[in-house]
Amino acid sequence: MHAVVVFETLWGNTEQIAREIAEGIGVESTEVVDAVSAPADLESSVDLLVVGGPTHAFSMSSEKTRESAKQQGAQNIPLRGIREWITSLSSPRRDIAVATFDTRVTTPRLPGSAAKKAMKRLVALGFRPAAKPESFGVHGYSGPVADGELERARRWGEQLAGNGAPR
Ligand SMILES: Cc1cc2nc3c(=O)[nH]c(=O)nc-3n(C[C@H](O)[C@H](O)[C@H](O)COP(=O)(O)O)c2cc1C
Repeated sequence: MHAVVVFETLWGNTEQIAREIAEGIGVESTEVVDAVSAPADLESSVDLLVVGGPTHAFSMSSEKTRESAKQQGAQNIPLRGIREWITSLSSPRRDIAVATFDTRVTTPRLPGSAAKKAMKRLVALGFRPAAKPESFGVHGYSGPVADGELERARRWGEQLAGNGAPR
């Protein structure tokens, strides 16, 4: 199995989760790439696409919410996020499974999920959902990742690869 994990991050939390998911899937066969440099055409050998980003304003980030993050101290403001990358992405020419995840604040628990929005768009493009969109908790806007979430991300990756214990 050849997997690609495409992530967006401003404070680094979503990248940490993305790298754990890749460990769970199996690093030898998994590329981890940020949404700025991810290609619009996936290599023909890719069987599983995983896409994740921070939830901003109940959805995927936008230029406006990233600007707001900058004002709140985020140092790494990507030129584009997963929303813009998905817009640039070509429809798959064969069966490719997709899974999406996001990071969200643990308290207060807000409605809305970047992962759900991303999944909707990816399915509309023709990708086949491999799992329900998943969320991972962070403390506050800047993190850190909440206790146990890195381990849960790794297990989720194992499940995606089909080699983990069932839930
Ligand atoms: C402008 C802005 C809006 C946000 N809106 C939400 C939200 O609607 N729901 C939520 O749970 N977290 C929200 N957050 C918190 C982010 O989800 C959090 O900063 C992110 O998970 C951190 O991941 P990162 O380090 O990869 O950027 C928001 C953060 C920013 C900067």
